[in-house]
Amino acid sequence: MNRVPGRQLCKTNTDIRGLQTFLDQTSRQGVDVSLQRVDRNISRVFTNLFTSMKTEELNRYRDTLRRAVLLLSPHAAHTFILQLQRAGVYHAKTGRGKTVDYRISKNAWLREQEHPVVDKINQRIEDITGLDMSTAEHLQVANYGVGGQYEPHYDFGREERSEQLGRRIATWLLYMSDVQAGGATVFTDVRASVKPIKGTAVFWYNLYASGEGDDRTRHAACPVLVGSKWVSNKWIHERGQEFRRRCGLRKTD
Ligand SMILES: O=C(O)CCC(=O)C(=O)O
Ligand SMILES: [Fe+2]
Repeated sequence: MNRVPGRQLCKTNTDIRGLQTFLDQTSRQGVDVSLQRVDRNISRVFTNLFTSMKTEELNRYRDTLRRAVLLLSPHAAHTFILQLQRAGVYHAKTGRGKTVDYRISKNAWLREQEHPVVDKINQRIEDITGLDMSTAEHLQVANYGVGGQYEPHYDFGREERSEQLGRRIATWLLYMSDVQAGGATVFTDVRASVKPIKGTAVFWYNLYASGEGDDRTRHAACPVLVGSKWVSNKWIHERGQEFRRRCGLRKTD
């Protein structure tokens, strides 16, 4: 494994052109935009963003990674994010975790009961993804300082360790801050780089509909060069999604 995640990709800063404009537009519209409209807008953004990409590349990208636009108006997002950060910092102080050198960040897990905001975000994720949150992991808040990074990995986890809830079918990654330089999430196989924009999120399926792990979801967090990066993750599990995401017949369905 590389010591520096997706070295080449970390240097690129391309894939989010136009997104800020889209965010500005939706905020002007009052942001509680209907999902349908968000979807339509996202499609437009995708089309504009990736005119330079080959069609097959674009389809791969669309399948595995959907940039979803959150949630709240920038103002509400700001308040929400501050509350979440505070809660995260508080819990990080008491949290006892194992230190590993492939991931350099501070993190904390927040339960729904900890704060109404956590409950609200879970509900929003459910509304947007259509997936059942009752089997998902608690919300994880992570903070990377300068040099903080996460080496390339898959989120789906090992099959034999999946126990009753199944593996992590999907990931919701919410950017709770902008980052002055560095800190992009890079998808090394799809060759996509997502720059953190406060109040936006990426969502992708880690598993094919067959339940097989999708290797195209390999990703990493590039080192933060200037600033501080806050994210929160919601890992959604297989159980509970049986009627929400039907399984496929082929391995790669
Ligand atoms: O912080 C990021 O950009 C990615 C984090 C991540 O991949 C993870 O926590 O599993
Ligand atoms: Fe990850």
